[in-house]
Amino acid sequence: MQSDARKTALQVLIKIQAKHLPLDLVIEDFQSTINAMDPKDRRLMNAIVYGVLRWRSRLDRVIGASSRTPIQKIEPKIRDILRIAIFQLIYLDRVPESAAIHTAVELTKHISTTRGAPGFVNGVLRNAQKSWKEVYDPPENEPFTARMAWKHAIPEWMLLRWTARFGETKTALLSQYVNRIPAMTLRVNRLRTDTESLKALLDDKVKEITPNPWVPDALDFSHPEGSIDRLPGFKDGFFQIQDAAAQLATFMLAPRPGERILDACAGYGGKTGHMALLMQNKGDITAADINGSKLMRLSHEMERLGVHIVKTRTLDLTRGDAAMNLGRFDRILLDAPCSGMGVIRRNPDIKWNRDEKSLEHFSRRQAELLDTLAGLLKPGGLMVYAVCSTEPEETTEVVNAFLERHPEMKKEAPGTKFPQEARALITEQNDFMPWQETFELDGFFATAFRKSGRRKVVTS
Ligand SMILES: C[S@@+](CC[C@H](N)C(=O)[O-])C[C@H]1O[C@@H](n2cnc3c(N)ncnc32)[C@H](O)[C@@H]1O
Repeated sequence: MQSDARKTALQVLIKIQAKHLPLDLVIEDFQSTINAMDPKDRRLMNAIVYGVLRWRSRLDRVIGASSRTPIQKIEPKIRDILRIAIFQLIYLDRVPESAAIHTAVELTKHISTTRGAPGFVNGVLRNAQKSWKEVYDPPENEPFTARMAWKHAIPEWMLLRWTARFGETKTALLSQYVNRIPAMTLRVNRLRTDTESLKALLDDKVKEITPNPWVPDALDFSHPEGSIDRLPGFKDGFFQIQDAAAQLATFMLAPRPGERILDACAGYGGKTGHMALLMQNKGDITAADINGSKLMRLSHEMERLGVHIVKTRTLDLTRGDAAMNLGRFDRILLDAPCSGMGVIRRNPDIKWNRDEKSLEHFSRRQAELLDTLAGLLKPGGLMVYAVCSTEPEETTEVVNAFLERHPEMKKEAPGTKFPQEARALITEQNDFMPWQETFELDGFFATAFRKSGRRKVVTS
């Protein structure tokens, strides 16, 4: 009998590769199976999926050295079985090597009709068991980019970009950071509770719960006991999970009680909940997204949080004609679709799902969205553009081209609501770019534009 953990991990990995889908969407498809697992199996499944995606090119190097069949010629499902087993051999001390190999062979019997496949898997894994150490680390004299690519399992094209921007020393540090399992950050829902009470409630259910150093009313923690939605206070809407960098984008918008706000590209509502909190649940938020099922989840999320000022609209915001029906807004947050190259530590699949062409695709879409939204902002209104990427095509270049096309928009420094602790993360150009200062936060970019006109919104 196969362990559910390995079987589900394999199904998730197969689906990511075969359908080119992002990890978070695929995990959602398997949510009911995952919820039914016992906590130990769930932890093992997570460790395998994230671990294989984090270290994929390194694991493939071991497969290449242990198999006579070139890796590209190995059936994709079998390649994933080999990756899962080698990941366990190298990283999971508590899994006996024999168990890792045995379960891989059993999984192969289960999913492959190719004759000889179980024997092939067994042979490759026996070789890998003996000799993985010979190929796992790069030689000292390997040139910088190739050495980082090998050691940290990062595509060379990404490393070349980072080296051009940050230099070799910082790129070496960043390469380590993107493979670290990040602590989680929660934002306290002050509509429902306060930071001290929530900390006391969670103290013995998570590890290392401490105030986040960059934003108020946020707590960092690790190792939750079970899944997040089973933590005390979750069902009562006492908190939302959100990295501090994402919280800072909403602080940049600084929505005020009573205003009319558009959360363009609202997704599941991570930032919508924060906006409502800053508005003390007074005013009017329109949460728009092209994906109606995300907005359904957003509505449930707002109910959980006790937020009642949000209405949702499913629409394609690159289509200016359709968007005009939304009316005009005091403030707009565009949390745009992007490469996600700043959040690889949470979504390691991004290492393998992107190329430089995808950056061009995203930057075109970002420009279209900005153009539509500029027309929906009231004169004197404020718009924040945010992406979880630091690549110039999606950040400074999009912004500079937008400013050229829209002389009515001017960049503006964050107002007084922006936390003091995080001011060091604002550049001279008034952009929020944490990676210029620290790799402890997600790689984010956010900037604010004020629209010219007499009906200036009161500055915060
Ligand atoms: C970065 S995610 C938003 C995350 C969300 N703001 C949060 O904090 O949880 C970008 C979102 O843009 C949406 N999107 C992509 N293209 C769009 C379009 N043309 N019009 C409207 N929404 C779009 C995607 O469905 C996705 O939910």
